[in-house]
Amino acid sequence: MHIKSHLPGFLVTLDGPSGAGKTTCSHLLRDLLTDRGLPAARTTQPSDSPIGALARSGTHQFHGLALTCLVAADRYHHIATVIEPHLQAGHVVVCDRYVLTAYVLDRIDGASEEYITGLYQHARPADLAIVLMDDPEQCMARAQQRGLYSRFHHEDLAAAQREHELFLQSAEHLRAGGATVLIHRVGQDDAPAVAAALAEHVTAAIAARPVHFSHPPR
Ligand SMILES: Nc1ncnc2c1ncn2[C@@H]1O[C@H](COP(=O)(O)OP(=O)(O)O)[C@@H](O)[C@H]1O
Ligand SMILES: Cc1cn([C@H]2C[C@H](O)[C@@H](COP(=O)(O)OP(=O)(O)O)O2)c(=O)[nH]c1=O
Repeated sequence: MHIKSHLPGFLVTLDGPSGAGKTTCSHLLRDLLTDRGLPAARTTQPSDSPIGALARSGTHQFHGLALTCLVAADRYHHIATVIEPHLQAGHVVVCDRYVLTAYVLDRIDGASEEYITGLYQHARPADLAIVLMDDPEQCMARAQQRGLYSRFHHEDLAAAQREHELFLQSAEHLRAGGATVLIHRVGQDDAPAVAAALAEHVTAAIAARPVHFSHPPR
């Protein structure tokens, strides 16, 4: 009987407040993983599908459960058409925002935690969920410098602080449910230093995962 060592793909997600550096660091992280010989792909939610484009540009037009469900439709489509195929091919997928963000933004928009948990009960959990955090003031300043285009991008500190607290709460909530969640604080590090630290965490988590064996059909 043949027993084939099967290395499944690995899903790393990056969530956190706007301006924390997710987009910048997710590109750098993908490059660092590739340099280490790991086939890695970087992607984002909302995705670049027509549903994702509608959600990303439509936060002023769509509110409450309409936006929550639009983002969920994009997320399930993206999982099925982008994330799963990469994982099946054995790639490391670095996803800029994932389900953890839903626990923050959808709650700000009125959905309950139970509703969000039900909505995503069929979404593949991340193998490593990273939450990138920095002081709310710092995140707000960087997001403002880059440009504000979403209803969830803040110009007032109280809203940024609320978002910050919700990310920490959501990280604890997912962790309590059994997810592997890492909170990484940016501090004084520049983006390449943050990405290098994240690459260490990701490679360690990949090395520590159990190896699965698949039995081909007889
Ligand atoms: N560690 C960092 N130190 C300083 N500036 C950063 C850092 N990470 C990202 N930036 C800058 O902050 C801005 C927002 O970063 P971005 O990656 O778009 O954040 P996010 O995707 O979390 O909203 C960009 O102009 C980016 O160049
Ligand atoms: C991932 C996600 C995004 N969105 C909306 C709000 C985000 O500000 C918008 C665009 O996301 P994104 O471009 O990642 O913004 P940011 O610069 O804040 O990281 O999409 C949701 O409403 N729910 C979600 O779960």
